[in-house]
Order: sequence, then structure tokens, then C-alpha cells
Amino acid sequence: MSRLWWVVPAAGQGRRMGAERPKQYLQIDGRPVLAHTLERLHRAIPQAGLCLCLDSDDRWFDSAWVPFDDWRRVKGGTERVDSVANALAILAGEAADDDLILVHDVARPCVWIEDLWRLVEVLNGEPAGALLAAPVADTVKRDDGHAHVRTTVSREGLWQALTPQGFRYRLLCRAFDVARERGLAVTDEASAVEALGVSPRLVAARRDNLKITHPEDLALAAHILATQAALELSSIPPVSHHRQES
Ligand SMILES: Nc1ccn([C@@H]2O[C@H](COP(=O)(O)OP(=O)(O)OP(=O)(O)O)[C@@H](O)[C@H]2O)c(=O)n1
Ligand SMILES: C[C@](O)(CO)[C@H](O)COP(=O)(O)O
Repeated sequence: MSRLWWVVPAAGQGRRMGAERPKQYLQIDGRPVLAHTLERLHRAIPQAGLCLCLDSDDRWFDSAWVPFDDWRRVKGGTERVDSVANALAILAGEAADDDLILVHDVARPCVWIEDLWRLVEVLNGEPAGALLAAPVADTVKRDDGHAHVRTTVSREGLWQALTPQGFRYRLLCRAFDVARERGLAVTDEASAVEALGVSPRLVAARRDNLKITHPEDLALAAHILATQAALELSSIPPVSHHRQES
């Protein structure tokens, strides 16, 4: 039976966030973003293995934040794609060709567990792989290079790519090899697979799966996590009086 592996790129510097530390170590409700993200992935699929990509000079990381039994630290690369490629290389001795690799940005702590389960369900019957995504909701403009509108772009059929993005190990390795050979810019795993002529499936996901990128995103993520926690609590059935009294 095939196994499932989380690959979590967490070696970024958070330059757009401009904080005193990489954004994955900024606190939400007393815990770093990285701990929130890993906890959510673990709650969804606790038996999965984890490759956590960290910068070699990372002085913030604490292994106490990793809830997985089976995990390995992977050296981060220059770009996100290089960090993920290092994880694929580390898995060479361990992962089977048909194992599922789910790549998820550490900067997305708000992904819904139900969306994770739905993605895995889709992946079980989808050889082309799949990614969480959201249809573009705003009107889209292309600029003229000088902050004026050149044109309005039709949003018909346009999606925002989110993570996780999941692929069979063999397919993803091949896609990364070919992208490297051709010198393609790979900003997500799907774009490498698309370059092989394969069309990954888009799985519509909740749009509060925010990637913490800019300073204002941290408060937004904190609010989303608090709202999600309250929703979870309100969906737990109340303890019956009978039970309390007996
Ligand atoms: N060399 C890199 C660059 C990015 N990432 C990870 O890839 C994800 C998406 O990247 P992004 O949001 O761009 O994060 P940063 O690179 O940290 O941000 P910035 O581009 O603003 O510096 C993040 O989880 C980040 O930690 C990584 O593992 N290795
Ligand atoms: C992979 C990704 O999250 C898809 O939206 C995104 O492309 C990664 O962020 P970056 O800013 O492009 O590194």
C-alpha cells in the first residue's frame, strides 16, 4: 500500500513580511506559525511521514513543535523549489514510486482539515495529481509597467493556486528533473508537472487558506484561526445533563 508524506518548505526568510525573524516563527496565540501548521497537518493525517525543510542557519527552530513521530529535517535551498527538491532527494531511499507527496507551505496555517481530507480522497483516484485552489474572486487588471491599467483580464477560468499540492513521488521527481533541465521557473509543484503536459486536478478549497506574506496577514491569520477554533467548539455536541448527573 502506498504511503503519504508531507513535505513542508519552511526555509524562507519572510522578506515581504519584514519582521525581526522569519514569518514562520512569528507568534499567533502564543505559538509560532510553524507549530500551528504542523499541528493541523498532523491532525489531518497523523500516520504520514514529514520532511521539514529548514534553513541551515535557522536559530529559531525547536523540535518540540513537531508532532509527527516519523520526521526528518531537510536542508533548505535558495528558492522554495530547491527546498522541495532537497526533500524529494532525501526521500529517494524511502519513498516508493506510488507514494503520495503532499507539499504544503509552512506559511499557510489556516488550511481546513476537511479540505486536506478531500484532497487526499481526490488524489487516490487521480494520476495527474491535484492541488487546493480557489476561483479568482476579484476583477483582474494587467498594468502597463507604470502603475496604470493596460487592460482588464477576464477572470473566467482563473484560479489561485493554494497548497497542499499532491503528486505521486515518481511523477513529481520527473517533473522537477525536466523543469531543471529546461531551466523553467517553478513557483509551485503543479507548474513543474504541467510542463510535462500533465493537467493536475483543481480541488476547490476554502479561500481562508491564506499564505501569510505581508505584515497585515499575521493578524488576519490569527483571526481566522480563532474563528475556526470557535466553529469547531460550537460543532461539538453539548454534554447531556443526564450524563453529568449520573
Ligand atoms: N528558499 C526557500 C524559500 C521559501 N520557502 C518556503 O516556501 C513557502 C512559500 O514561500 P514564501 O511565502 O515566498 O515565503 P518566504 O520566502 O519566506 O517569503 P518572502 O518571499 O517574502 O521572502 C514558505 O513556507 C517558505 O518558508 C522555502 O522553504 N525555501
Ligand atoms: C506555492 C504557492 O503557495 C502557491 O500559491 C506560492 O506560489 C508560493 O509562494 P511564492 O511567493 O510564490 O514563493
